[in-house]
Amino acid sequence: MNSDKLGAQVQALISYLDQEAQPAIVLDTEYNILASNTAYQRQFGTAGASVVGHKCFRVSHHYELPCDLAGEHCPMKKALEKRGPDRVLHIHHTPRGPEHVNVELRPILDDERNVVAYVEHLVTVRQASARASSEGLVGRSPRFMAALEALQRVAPSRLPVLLLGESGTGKELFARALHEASDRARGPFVVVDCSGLTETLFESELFGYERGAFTGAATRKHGLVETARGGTLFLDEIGDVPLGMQVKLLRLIETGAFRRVGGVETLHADFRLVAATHKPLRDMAADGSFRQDLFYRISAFPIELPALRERIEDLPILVDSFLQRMAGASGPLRITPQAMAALAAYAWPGNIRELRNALERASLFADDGVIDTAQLPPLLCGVAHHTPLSPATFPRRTWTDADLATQARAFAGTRRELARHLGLSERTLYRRLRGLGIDDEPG
Ligand SMILES: Nc1ncnc2c1ncn2[C@@H]1O[C@H](COP(=O)(O)OP(=O)(O)OP(=O)(O)O)[C@@H](O)[C@H]1O
Repeated sequence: MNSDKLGAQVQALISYLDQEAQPAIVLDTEYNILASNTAYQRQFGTAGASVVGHKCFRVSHHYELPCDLAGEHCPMKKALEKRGPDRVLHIHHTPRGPEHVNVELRPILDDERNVVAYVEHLVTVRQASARASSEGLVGRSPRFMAALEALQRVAPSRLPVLLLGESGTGKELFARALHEASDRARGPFVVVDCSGLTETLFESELFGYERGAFTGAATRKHGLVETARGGTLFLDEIGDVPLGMQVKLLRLIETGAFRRVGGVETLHADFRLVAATHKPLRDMAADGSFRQDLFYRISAFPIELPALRERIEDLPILVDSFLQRMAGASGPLRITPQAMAALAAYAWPGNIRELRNALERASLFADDGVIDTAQLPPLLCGVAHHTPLSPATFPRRTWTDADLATQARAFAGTRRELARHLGLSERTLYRRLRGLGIDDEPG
């Protein structure tokens, strides 16, 4: 196509794209930016510096080479091969610093199906930050990005999502992010902790009850399924749902129908299901300790959340984020390179929760505003001088039942402090202690 004709077409295209609220650029087949719309200039532009005439990989990534040659997925290459749109989650440089951006590239074809140009739409992902942040999900490692990309893909649909990951990997935070990225974001986000509940309690929590349904049911109570109307129901630790209750849960998910305990009226639920577990649910379905039909119903879209040791590249921005979040009047604490190296060499069985707790503890000892190795928990420094354990050899459950029982008996503080000390969530600690027959708060 001659360049005048292409120029006129690009101009027509850009006047059309200018009316869109979404940032967009037009590219030629050599990665040159031919034009950008007003939304792009407002969100990604720098005053007085036009991106037109620059290479896209230079502007968005500060690379000297196209993304695929720099080891990243290049949507241009894929769109050219497919002669169709391609989508990818990238980290782009923006005037605000690095950001997660959903990039969708559409090729423009001529009469002979040759690609003559591309239109790229960019949407900043608001549910996670690629730099240290005072709130929410933080991460930029490939494993984290894979989970975030899956979240972005599935969020707009109604499909149930199953979050898989060890304790403290951020399953609840991810579930919340999924809710916020969905069209139900204005509705409620309701968390149901499925661990440690008897079948009867589970049923009345979930479905509610009618007045007089059982002794003590003085008034009608709405269940969490009703509370979640128009929003998202997050079933945490779904692997712990009692077998007898699983069939009722399946019926609820399949038909949307349920009854309050003691009620005759069939009610209709309206929620998006997100479930999470640290347990090997597939194996449990195979050995009969979890219903297979329920497993298949909830596992249509599994997302694996990596353990912290599998995304250790994220450690610096996680540490900075937590130091920001803990900052007092004199600003955030600093951390020495030695302390950071010790954190990087540790295997983090309690994952991000354990990291946050270790930093909170260290902050109490950092009198001069600096965290060094001396301020880190002794357990962590002891391990830090050895070779870090590889993910393959690291046991999934670090605190054995026997260890946990000993710790619970020996520990002088509250259960909350014990949970922090062990790098477990309070819920997980209570559930495991209950399983061991240790219920009482130490007196
Ligand atoms: N990517 C992340 N960025 C920042 N903070 C995170 C991230 N992931 C988890 N956290 C923090 O780590 C802690 C544990 O997260 P969360 O409770 O979501 O984990 P979980 O997998 O649901 O744990 P459990 O299975 O024990 O309930 C929380 O304080 C959460 O804010």
